[in-house]
Amino acid sequence: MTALLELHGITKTLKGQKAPRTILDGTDLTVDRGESVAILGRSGSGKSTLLSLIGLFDRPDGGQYLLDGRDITRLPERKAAALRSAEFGFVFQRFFLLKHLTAAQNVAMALVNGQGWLPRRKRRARTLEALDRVGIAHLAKHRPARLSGGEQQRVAIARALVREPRLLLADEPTGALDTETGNLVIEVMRSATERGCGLILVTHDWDHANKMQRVLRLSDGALHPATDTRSVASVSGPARHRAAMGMDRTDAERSEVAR
Ligand SMILES: Nc1ncnc2c1ncn2[C@@H]1O[C@H](COP(=O)(O)OP(=O)(O)OP(=O)(O)O)[C@@H](O)[C@H]1O
Repeated sequence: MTALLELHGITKTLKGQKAPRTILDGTDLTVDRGESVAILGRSGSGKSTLLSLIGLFDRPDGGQYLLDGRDITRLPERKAAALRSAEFGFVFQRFFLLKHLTAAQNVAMALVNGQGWLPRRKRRARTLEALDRVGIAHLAKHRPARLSGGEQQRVAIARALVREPRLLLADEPTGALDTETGNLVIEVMRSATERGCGLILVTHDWDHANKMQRVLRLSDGALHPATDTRSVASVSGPARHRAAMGMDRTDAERSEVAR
């Protein structure tokens, strides 16, 4: 079966302050339907650049990008915009909610923009379903100012999921949240994969990365299987349990699944 997403030998050079800098240098990545992948990497390694190429906000200089087997490497902007709104959901560190709209109205905006016409009743039903899926249907009428950071991020996730995207792209979605709220947000995104949505999570947090099916590290412009090198004592939650049970994946095991 064709993979949901395939990147082959992606290259990207950005203008540096002094000289051009190659950020991506032959990056390969395959993501299947319903698969979750974490991408770690030091600050400036190019994680956001990679996500913006995957989300079609930018184009690679070289390599090939296939979505569901279709070559979209050089898609013109108008077609890219249509594909972006139909197939991708985006979640960022900042929530980007419109403060004068309620939670439900913020989510419904995603159905108004570029979705084609939907009768109001259907729009409302899908909005409430999306809010329900992230556990905050009861807050539908609240404006962002009355919501906690975690609740606002869940509204943003509901907005990203309401169109049933094939791929959810999350760039440091827990960066502004405390640990417990961050865990909840990761769990909400992970559960979207149970409905077949692929998930790419850019994070600095190993605990969150460990909740994904595969963990990769971006370094020197390419993705490599990553191993949690923290000691068992310093690891918390499910990762600690896995490590304690000797269940942590080794580099060799990860290589096998990293493709
Ligand atoms: N539009 C741009 N023009 C030139 N250089 C850029 C541009 N955007 C990013 N860069 C540079 O490219 C490199 C990669 O940036 P990017 O934001 O992708 O890294 P990152 O891994 O996401 O970092 P962080 O973890 O700090 O968010 C950085 O050195 C950054 O300064």
